[in-house]
Amino acid sequence: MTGAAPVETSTPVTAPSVRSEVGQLRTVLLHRPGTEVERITPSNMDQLLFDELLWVEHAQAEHDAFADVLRGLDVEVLYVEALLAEVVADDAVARRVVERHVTERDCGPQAVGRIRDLLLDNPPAQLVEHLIGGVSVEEVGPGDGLVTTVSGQTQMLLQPLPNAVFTRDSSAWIGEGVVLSPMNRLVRRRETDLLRTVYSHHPRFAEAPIWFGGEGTEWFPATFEGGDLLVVGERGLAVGMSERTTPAGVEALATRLFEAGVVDRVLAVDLPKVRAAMHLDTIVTQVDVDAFITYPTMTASLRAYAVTPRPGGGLHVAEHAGFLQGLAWAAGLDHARAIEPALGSIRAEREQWNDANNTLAVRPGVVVAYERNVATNEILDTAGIEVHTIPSYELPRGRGGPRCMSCPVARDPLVR
Ligand SMILES: NC(=O)NCCC[C@H](N)C(=O)O
Repeated sequence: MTGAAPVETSTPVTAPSVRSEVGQLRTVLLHRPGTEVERITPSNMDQLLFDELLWVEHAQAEHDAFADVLRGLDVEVLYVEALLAEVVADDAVARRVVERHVTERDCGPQAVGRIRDLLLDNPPAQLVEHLIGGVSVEEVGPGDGLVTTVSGQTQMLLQPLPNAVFTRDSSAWIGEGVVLSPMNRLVRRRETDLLRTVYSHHPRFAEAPIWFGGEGTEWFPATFEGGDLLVVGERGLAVGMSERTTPAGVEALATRLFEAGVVDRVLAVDLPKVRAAMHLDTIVTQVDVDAFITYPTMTASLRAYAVTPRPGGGLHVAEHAGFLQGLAWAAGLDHARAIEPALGSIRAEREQWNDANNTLAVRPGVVVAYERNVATNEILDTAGIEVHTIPSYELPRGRGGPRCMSCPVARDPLVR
């Protein structure tokens, strides 16, 4: 087992509110990679959505550097695992979570009761480590039923969640509430339930509405993931329709948000259904009040649709004249700037694959980016964006950057 997360205070300092992509970030939710990443092997990495095996200690050091950069920019860093440990300190909550995650379908009806009890015997932090890191046959030992008898020692009875480091995707704060993502990929669906557990039980979030996903209803095949949601303006979102987020998922989300009066416009962007553009934030992120870093090879010809509430109920959908103009519309701006490399640049293609476009804005014109994406960072710098870089040998192997690895909970409102 790998070292536990650094302890963070969970005293509320700022009420949840995210009304932009670039307002001063006050509170962010991270997950420090741990045991779950040690359980990626050559045989399961494709299924677990990783392209390589990570050197875990180095991934942790890089992640700690990320958290340090954020703290240095006046951001409070929360860890999912710490909040979850506080929540499962309540025995009844712990039992319900374990019953949802450790099932007969994986463990068989013979062993499931014993395995649940074994997990529940752990102190909260270790229980959380198992919920995220998984449980192998070796850890529970033989003794009952076919599953624990015939399965190899390394067989997982509870699958690890190595993508938990990408806190962006399983939940997203929009306005003063949160949406829980109906994840497209089966191997990521437990992440959402863990976040649902945190938001439903942690006192820090007691006042915050859950706009979508609070009841845990199965939505598949209508799905959306947080990497496709950009809170570009106080009243507007841009949402990618990607390999992970479906048009039906966007409709379901927009309907809820309109009904709750959270936003009144959504730009739905039709993305290529490819891994390199798995979420909208892999090809475009906002870096200033009116500026976006984009990857023109993929963004130049995107079709985008304006989705608004139809008076009397339902949605109105109309194709928008251009992606960048659409972003401006959703953001409530007259005009938006694209900062971008040359169309078709090989260097830009390599850097986009390593999340050069996946920057995290900490305040207007100030972003965190991977240090390895030298050319893109130079383009940002030339455009007047202050870039804080973080080491990036190991973390990009999971195909996510600073924005993917962060879930903003509170940002200061923008002053216009
Ligand atoms: N917002 C993002 O683009 N998140 C990156 C997710 C990477 C993860 N390995 C996945 O395939 O889901």
